[in-house]
Amino acid sequence: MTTPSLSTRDLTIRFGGHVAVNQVSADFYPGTLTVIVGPNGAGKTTYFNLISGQLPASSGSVHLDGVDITRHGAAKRTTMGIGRAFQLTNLFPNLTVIENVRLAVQSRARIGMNMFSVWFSHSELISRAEHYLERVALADRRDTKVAALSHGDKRKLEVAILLALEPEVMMFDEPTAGMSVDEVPVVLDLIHQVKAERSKTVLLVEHKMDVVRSLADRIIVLHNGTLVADGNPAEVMASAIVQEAYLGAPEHA
Ligand SMILES: Nc1ncnc2c1ncn2[C@@H]1O[C@H](COP(=O)(O)OP(=O)(O)OP(=O)(O)O)[C@@H](O)[C@H]1O
Repeated sequence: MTTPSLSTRDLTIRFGGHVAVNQVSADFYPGTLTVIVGPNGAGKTTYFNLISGQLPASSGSVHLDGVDITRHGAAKRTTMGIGRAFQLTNLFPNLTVIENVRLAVQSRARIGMNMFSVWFSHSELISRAEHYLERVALADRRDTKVAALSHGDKRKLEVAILLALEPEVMMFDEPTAGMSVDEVPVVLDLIHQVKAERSKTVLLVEHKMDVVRSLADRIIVLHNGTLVADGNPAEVMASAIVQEAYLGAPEHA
């Protein structure tokens, strides 16, 4: 097997006396889409926050391509290749849709810049940004201010920004949450496309079991902050611990 692009080792965070993520160790590989499931409060989002750097670990470590990034902040982790579609917190509401994506393209161009590369012209940046808007079916909202977008369009824009950043590790936190039924397929198709390219390491937190089934190469189950199952979807779905801890519970709508 290839080297993991992302690893966590005994990753732990305590809030007062509560251990929200408890010694979670896992390796994530390029070309694999891992879905993290678990009941409400299991620690899924907190685990994501520890990986992307939104929260500092109490103990344990996070590694990107073998480099220990545990002490790096979120911005540094982004430039190193960890990209996350946040829950609408990384959008600039007073800028237009195209400007939001243009900034991501520009930031990516800067990260990738070395002494042999050249700056993109403004028109090149815009045409790249337009390409990502087309991929998420938002081209017709190009000049709309983000504040005026529907919830579903904002989530699609987040995905366009994530794609534009071209991170090695892509993290999606319930990407279709709050979307209308007709908006969901666009985002799921995109995640399918990213998965089909097989070069990215993709992590997804998801409650909807139909989405989990259609996308997962691997499932990790968290329960009370602890990793209780990790394996291929058929194995994990069939395990007694999952049946008891999670799948027995009513599915989220
Ligand atoms: N900043 C914080 N301060 C105190 N407790 C927190 C904080 N963030 C999360 N927690 C607690 O950590 C636990 C795990 O929360 P987390 O949001 O990661 O769960 P989750 O699995 O993502 O749940 P959900 O599926 O409902 O989103 C919960 O008990 C939560 O209350």
